[in-house]
Order: sequence, then C-alpha cells, then structure tokens
Amino acid sequence: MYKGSGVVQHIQRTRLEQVDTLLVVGSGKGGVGKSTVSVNLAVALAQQGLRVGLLDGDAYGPSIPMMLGVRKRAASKGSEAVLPLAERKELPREKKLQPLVRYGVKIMSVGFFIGEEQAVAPMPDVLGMLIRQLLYSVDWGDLDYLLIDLPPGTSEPQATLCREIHLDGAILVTTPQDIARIDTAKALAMFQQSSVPVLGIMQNMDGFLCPHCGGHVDIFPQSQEVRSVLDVLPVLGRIPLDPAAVVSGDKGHPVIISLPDSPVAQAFVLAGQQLASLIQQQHHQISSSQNPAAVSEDALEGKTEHDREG
Ligand SMILES: Nc1ncnc2c1ncn2[C@@H]1O[C@H](COP(=O)(O)OP(=O)(O)OP(=O)(O)O)[C@@H](O)[C@H]1O
Repeated sequence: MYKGSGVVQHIQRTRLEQVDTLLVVGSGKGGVGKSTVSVNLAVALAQQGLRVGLLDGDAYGPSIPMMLGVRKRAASKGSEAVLPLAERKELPREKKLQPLVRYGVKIMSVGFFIGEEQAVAPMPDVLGMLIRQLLYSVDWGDLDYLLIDLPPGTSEPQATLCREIHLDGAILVTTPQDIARIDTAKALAMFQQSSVPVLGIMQNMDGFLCPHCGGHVDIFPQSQEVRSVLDVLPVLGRIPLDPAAVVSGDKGHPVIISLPDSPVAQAFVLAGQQLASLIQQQHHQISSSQNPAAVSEDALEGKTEHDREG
C-alpha cells in the first residue's frame, strides 16, 4: 500500500524470486561515502561465504565500476545493452545480462547503460524504470543478498523502488556533521512512510585515526539536538576517515581487499557481521510469526534461540 498525495493506492510490490534479501543503501546527502560503504559492505558479506550481488543505481555518479575496477566494455559484451523499460516481467535466462564478478560479488551498474562519463543523467522517472528493469534483466542467479546503491536524495528512483519492489531493508549512510544527519533523517522518513524497514545507519568518516599516535580525532562538529534525530536507529558501523580508502577506491581495489588489517577495513568487516546477524534475526522473527506452532513447541521444550541455531 502506497500513500501519496493524500490518495491511498494499492500496489502490488514484487519480490525478486532468486534473491533472499534485497537491501538498498541510501543517503540523504551526496558525497557521504555511500558507494564506498556499498562496495566494502558487499565484499565483507561475500567474505563471510554469502552469495552477494551489487547493483549500482546511482546514475548521477555511477562510481562502483571504478571502485571495483570493472569496465563497461566487458559488461556489454555478447549482450544487447538495450533494456525494454516498459517490461516488468523477467526475461528468459538466455536473454539476460551477465553481471561481472569481482571479489566474489556480482556487479551491475546503470553506468554501463548511460555511460559513466555522460554529463546528462536520465530523467528521474526513467531512472526508476531502469533500475527496476535491471533487477529483472540481469542473471543474478540465487543470491543471499542483493544491495542496491541508490543516488542521494528522496525522490527518484527511490519512490519507484519503494512503491513497486519488495525491499527487505534500507541502510542509511551518513557522516557525523549536522547537515548530513538532517538530510539522512529525511531519507529515514521516506523509507518509513513506504514501510521499508530501516536496518540502521553506517556512520562514515567517523573521526580520523592519527597515523602517528593512533589517537581518534573528531573532525566534524555536531550538535546534541541533531544527533538525537537518528538515535532511534541502530548503528551498523562506524567507519573512520582514512585517506587509504580514497586511494584504494580510486584504484579499483576496495580498502577491505587492499588493506584488510587497517582499522577502516576492520570496521567494514564488523559492520558486515552486524548486518548479517540482524538479517538472520529478522528472518527468524518472520518465520516465527508465520509458524507460531514451531516456536511454542520450542518454548514448551525449553529451547533457547541458541539451541535452535546450534
Ligand atoms: N571513510 C572514508 N575515508 C576517507 N575517504 C572516504 C571515506 N569514505 C569515502 N571516502 C571518499 O569520499 C569520496 C566520496 O565517496 P563516495 O563516492 O563513496 O560517496 P557517495 O556518497 O557515494 O557520493 P555520491 O553522492 O556522489 O554518489 C570518495 O573519494 C571516497 O573515496
């Protein structure tokens, strides 16, 4: 059910059959490190042995191909890079586009279709259709997680995706300063209005670790009042500011790969673990609510969650 302009519309949200958990990574503001977070988080999940896909849906700055060192030419090879935008149904497998695989993650980018260097991005509503179509036109195979890196903001393609696709959760990326957190709160409100569960925030550029003394330096001022706006959300990760993250991203090797022992890489590993366990809990709650008999049987036998998992 989508509520917009005072009119309640009943819209069927479709679920991607082969994708266990479909997540969007969003931010209210540009440049807060959303793509950096998406890439490193996707690799962190893949390193846990999970099957992961990453769709770069940011037509205004599709940076994921560069951050993962994949090229447009290879993506289009052997397949027609023409998407029937009006189609909503799945293509037969032989007609689907093959994602590129890098560091164990299956990757597709809107940048492959609009041109990464193109100055003019497509019309916002076309962008929603393009992402929706890519979800169906790419041969993702069975995935545990598919992450969509959204452009910043709260209009399109967010509205189309929230309205038409069943999203299992949203991750919000922010930086500590007030201006970013205020915009992130707008993104939070948008997802809440669309009944998309917001799993938590990734606080990026969260202080600077001095390479000389190892001390933590808070760089951005923030007010208590604004801080409280997002305090309702769990923090999935706090990623320090580290110039190595820029160098690694620019060279196509995410920091989690190029400097796995660095504090910034370790923070991504931890965030990936947090996210995976949160999703596991969510699945468990859903299956419990769908099958209350199994839960009450466990309760009668005095089984704990730990017993059931073990
Ligand atoms: N923790 C970090 N430490 C240092 N630099 C970072 C960190 N996170 C991101 N960056 C750098 O900040 C710049 C912007 O990051 P990124 O492209 O991921 O942001 P974005 O939110 O996706 O931007 P856009 O809104 O343009 O899509 C990049 O140069 C990136 O390498």
